[in-house]
Amino acid sequence: MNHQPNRICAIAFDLDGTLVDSVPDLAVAVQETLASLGFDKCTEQQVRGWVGNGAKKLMARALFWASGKEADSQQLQQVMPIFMDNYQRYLHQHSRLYAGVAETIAELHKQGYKMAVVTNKPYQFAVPLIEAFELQSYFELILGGDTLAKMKPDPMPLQYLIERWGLSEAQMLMVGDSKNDIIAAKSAGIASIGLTYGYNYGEDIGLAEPNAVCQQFNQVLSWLATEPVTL
Ligand SMILES: O=C(O)COP(=O)(O)O
Repeated sequence: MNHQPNRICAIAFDLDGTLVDSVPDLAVAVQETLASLGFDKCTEQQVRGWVGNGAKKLMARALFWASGKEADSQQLQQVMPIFMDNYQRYLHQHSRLYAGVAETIAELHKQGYKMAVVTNKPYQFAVPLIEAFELQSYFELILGGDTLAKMKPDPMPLQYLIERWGLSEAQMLMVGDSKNDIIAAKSAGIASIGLTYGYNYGEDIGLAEPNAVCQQFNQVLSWLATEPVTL
């Protein structure tokens, strides 16, 4: 690929809700964790609305729903190892790639884009999940929610990529389903595409004002093909 200073040549992809529908397994892990603590089980639909800010926040939201109280850090410290164990067991039993993801990632790789996954999921789960779908060879880097000091919506993971790859902001694109992805992209000064089929807390991703809203993953290809040049 010809790396022009004002053309996108690198893409950061969100994982949960963008590449993989991971909620079915996250939901079972949350349900089993709540049950083991003597709480009622939540629904998969509820978990869909709680995903987005990492594993700890997910369990904090589940505990708040179950107990009616904010979990303190001591309670979370006790609960997180149980959740992590449960999720480790289910990680990719019911999770699936969204339509068009495998083909589109392969095509973007063929076209020469540098690609990374920037997720708020703990790194220890992100890597085996990506490997389970045989996508690891396409990504030069996988940044988990615990890889750097801050996670999305902070721009830190995107700024890290820009610096590590020696790019300008105009050369990088973020593709995600959540306002956390779009806010991180805007704060890093890069373009973003918002996907409508993921988990954005039940909100319309268009409200976060990405550069483009796509209903299907493969539309990323056509957006890039007609991408406006930023000067
Ligand atoms: O695990 C989460 O909370 C969200 O992960 P994501 O950043 O890949 O959407």
